[in-house]
Amino acid sequence: MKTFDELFAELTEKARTRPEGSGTVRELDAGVHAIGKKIVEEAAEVWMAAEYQSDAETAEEISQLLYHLQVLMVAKGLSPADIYRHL
Ligand SMILES: N=c1c2ncn([C@@H]3O[C@H](COP(=O)(O)OP(=O)(O)OP(=O)(O)O)[C@@H](O)[C@H]3O)c2ncn1[C@@H]1O[C@H](COP(=O)(O)O)[C@@H](O)[C@H]1O
Repeated sequence: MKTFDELFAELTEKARTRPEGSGTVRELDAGVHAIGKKIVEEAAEVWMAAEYQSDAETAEEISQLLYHLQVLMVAKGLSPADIYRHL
């Protein structure tokens, strides 16, 4: 289990060190357009889970959406603080 900030630090490190087999590195290399499509897909899965699946499944889909949003943040050079200032 990890927090939003801990995951973000991990993804930032993956982007810096580019370890073999990292899905994050693969997704970053695919670019903002591909990451954006993944976000839209995951957002739809969150919606469908919330309407038709269990709370546990919905929580899992939300975690995946947060992951892909973080990959986009890394791709764009945005930090959590850049987001938090709008909350
Ligand atoms: N939290 C996540 C995470 N959530 C979601 N995903 C990705 O999002 C996909 C989930 O999408 P779906 O369920 O729709 O599965 P899918 O459609 O079969 O996936 P694809 O075929 O589109 O890849 C997974 O296959 C992962 O690729 C994640 N990938 C990685 N992490 C964490 O990110 C960190 C870095 O991971 P790596 O870069 O892979 O080392 C680790 O701590 C991981 O636990």
